Amino acid sequence: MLEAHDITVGYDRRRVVDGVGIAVPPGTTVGLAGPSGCGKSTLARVLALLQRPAAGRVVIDGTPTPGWRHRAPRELRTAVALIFQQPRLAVDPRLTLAEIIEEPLRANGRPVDRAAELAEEMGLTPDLLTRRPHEVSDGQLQRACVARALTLRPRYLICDEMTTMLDVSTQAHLVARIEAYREATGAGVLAISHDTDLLARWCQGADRVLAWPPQAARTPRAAANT
Ligand SMILES: Nc1ncnc2c1ncn2[C@@H]1O[C@H](COP(=O)(O)OP(=O)(O)OP(=O)(O)O)[C@@H](O)[C@H]1O
Repeated sequence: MLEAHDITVGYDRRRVVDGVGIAVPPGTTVGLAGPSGCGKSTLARVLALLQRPAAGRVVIDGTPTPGWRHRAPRELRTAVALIFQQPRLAVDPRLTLAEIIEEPLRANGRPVDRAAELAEEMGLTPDLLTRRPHEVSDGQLQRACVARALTLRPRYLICDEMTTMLDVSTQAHLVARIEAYREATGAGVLAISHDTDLLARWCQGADRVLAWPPQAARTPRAAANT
């Protein structure tokens, strides 16, 4: 289970995320819906250990984390992968698509063979893999980012508005790939979007879609603050 308890984050002394909690069980897709600017991406970064909260804690499969990626042991660092809304902001523009997909494998001293297989599963043809981000479409680049996120076989995937900028067929393909990965590996998925219809389809029912602020793991103290 990927859990966040009583997470609080502020920017410039303004509280954006205030004592929220969420739990993503293995093998399940949980949706999280909320309006623009409510704090969804901030919570996503905290869950992926990319941003340290002012208060609260993230627990991965029963192991409390130190909150920051660089302080966490490798096993925890690679347990959660985050797919960002804007692929162009999430990649090094100097790298080819093949190099982007291989990046986590190289960084962790692993063989890069798996990257080609993942690229093919994502529908990326060999000619695309030699191009750089400015030479491909947003959809093609996001496919590469999804392949990159899967290279280290994360136990949890957070998809933060992953398909917002994309056409309906690319959107459906990416969601299908994530779901196939979840079913094959038993990973847990947190799908974040402002599009509640998309989330209801993705999570097989509106009852699996949480509204912001998520309160699943709130303690009485945090709940009393609302
Ligand atoms: N680094 C930062 N410094 C200051 N304010 C920030 C920073 N990051 C986010 N914010 C602010 O915090 C609030 C929440 O931002 P966040 O990106 O988490 O929301 P969101 O729900 O993901 O929005 P969207 O759906 O539009 O992506 C917003 O008001 C945003 O302007």
